[in-house]
Amino acid sequence: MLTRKTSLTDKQAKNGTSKYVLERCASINEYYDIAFKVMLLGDSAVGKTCILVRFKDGAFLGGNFIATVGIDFRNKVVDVDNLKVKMQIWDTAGQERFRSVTHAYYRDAQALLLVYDITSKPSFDNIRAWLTEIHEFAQKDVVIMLLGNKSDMAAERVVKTEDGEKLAKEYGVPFMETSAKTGVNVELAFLAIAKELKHRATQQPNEPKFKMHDYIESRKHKSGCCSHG
Ligand SMILES: Nc1nc2c(ncn2[C@@H]2O[C@H](COP(=O)(O)OP(=O)(O)OP(=O)(O)O)[C@@H](O)[C@H]2O)c(=O)[nH]1
Repeated sequence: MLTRKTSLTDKQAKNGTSKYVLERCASINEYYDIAFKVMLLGDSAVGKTCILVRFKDGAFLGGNFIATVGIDFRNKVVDVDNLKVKMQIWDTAGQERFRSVTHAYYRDAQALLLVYDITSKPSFDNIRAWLTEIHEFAQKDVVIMLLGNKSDMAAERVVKTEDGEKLAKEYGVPFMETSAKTGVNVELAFLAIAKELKHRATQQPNEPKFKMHDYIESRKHKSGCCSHG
C-alpha cells in the first residue's frame, strides 16, 4: 500500500485553521483525502450494528440478535465537496460489562452517534447517562448526534418523536429518527457528520459556516410522512 501524508495547505497549517491533518492514501481498495473517527454509542440492542451495516453495505441484518462483543470498526469513504472523506466507524458493545473497553476509544473520536430505540423507553431514559459519560470521556468539541432508531416499528413505538426532539434541543445536538431496516435517514446521519467534520477541518476564515442542523432539517424524512428517500 502506498501512503502519503500531506498537510491541508501550507497556509492552513501555518495559521492553524485546521487541527486535522489531511491524509492522502492510495491503495487498490481505498483512496481518501481526509479521515475521521466516528463512534456509535447506546444501549444494547438499539440497532447500532444494523445502522453501521445499513450505511456500509446497504443491507439489513435481520434475524437473531447477536450482541457486539467489545468493539469493532468498518471504513467507508464518502464524497464531500470533491474531497474523499474516510469515515472509520467504531461499533461499540452496548452491554454494561464492555463499558470500560469502549471508554478507552472515546477520546480518539471526532463524532459520536448516540442511539436509542423508539420501542424501548429504558434505552431513551439512558441517553442522559450516555451524555454524562460522553462529557467525561470524549473530546470537548466532539460532534454529537442523537438517533431514535427502529422508526419502522410504528405500532410498538413508546418514545414520541417530540420527546427525542426535546431532549436533543436541551443538549444542543441534532436529532433524527432512523430505521436500519428500511434505511430511512441512515445515510443522511453519516453524511451530515462527514460534512460537518470536513468543514471544520478545511474551513477558511472567509468561508460561510456549515449549518449541520439546517442541512439535516431540510433533508430528513419525518416519521409518519412521505415515502422513504
Ligand atoms: N425493526 C427493526 N429492527 C431493528 C432495527 N435496527 C436493529 N434492529 C434489530 O434489533 C436487534 C438489535 O440490533 P443490533 O444492531 O445488533 O443492536 P446493537 O445496538 O448493535 O446491540 P449491541 O451490540 O448489544 O450493543 C436485532 O435483532 C436487529 O435485527 C430497525 O431499524 N428496525
